[in-house]
Amino acid sequence: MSPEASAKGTVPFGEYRTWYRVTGELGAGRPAVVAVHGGPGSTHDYLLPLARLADDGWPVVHYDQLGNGGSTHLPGKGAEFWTVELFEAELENLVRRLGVADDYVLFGQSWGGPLCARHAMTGPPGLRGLVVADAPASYPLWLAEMARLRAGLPPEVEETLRRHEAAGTYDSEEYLAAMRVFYDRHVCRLTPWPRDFLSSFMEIYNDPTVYYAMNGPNEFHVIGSLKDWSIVDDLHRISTPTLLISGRHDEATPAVVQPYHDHIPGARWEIFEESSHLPHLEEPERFRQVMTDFLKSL
Ligand SMILES: N=C(O)[C@@H]1CCCN1
Repeated sequence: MSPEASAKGTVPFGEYRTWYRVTGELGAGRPAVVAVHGGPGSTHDYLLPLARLADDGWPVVHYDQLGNGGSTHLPGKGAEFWTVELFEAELENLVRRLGVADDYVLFGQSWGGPLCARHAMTGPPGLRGLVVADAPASYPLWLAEMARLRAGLPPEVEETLRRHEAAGTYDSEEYLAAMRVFYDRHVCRLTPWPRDFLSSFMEIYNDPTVYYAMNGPNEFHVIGSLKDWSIVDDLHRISTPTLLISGRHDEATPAVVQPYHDHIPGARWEIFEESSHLPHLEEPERFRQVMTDFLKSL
């Protein structure tokens, strides 16, 4: 069980609200670890185990990005509204309004990784460290790797995926069953799926506005507005101490993560041999050790 929150609430973000929770005590001498979830259009729930870092002395902030969870939902907004810049502005607003902008660490998982990397590129003086976990730096490269991983699926599964993607029948039971084969290999190898992951997984489809607009119907059929997006050419601008995390069986394959290691000076990389996309859930004790070692090094 994750530790109880010490505070929950929302901060204004323009005319909208961003929901957050704090575990531990902000401003007590150690930088706040700000957990930035993926999707986009997911929620904080699957990252809740990071709250255990508060037991080790680092306060942790979780939040739901605009469009889902406890933050303002905007189902009527189109793809042109859901931009990378919007979520960059939301993150900057959150750290400022919570009073942690002068002393924080970012933990970005999946889409949260390039979002945090873009934030770090601006050189915020209070950013002490950056963790990029299970994250793409280039969506074209992500899609190339998705094609390779899909080619490794049983032929009948791949054929089912292709048939329903051609028809656009993403909500068919047959497609969802075939999708699950990929997810059980490359998203979460735990059986049953942990409650925290199930919470975020269901929230994505309870309000798919952001996920569908920017990503697409699932992790491997990325047809949303991010499909051509890449930050590889700008990674060299990051001077923040950086830790990369990924799973050996991760949909964020070593090839997907490699540009971060190639272009961020001094970036360290930990690969979790028994994990896929969720090392913090799949190998929690090793994850906690790797994270606390990194935080202590800052
Ligand atoms: N869940 C996520 O954030 C991933 C990142 C690339 C495709 N979806």
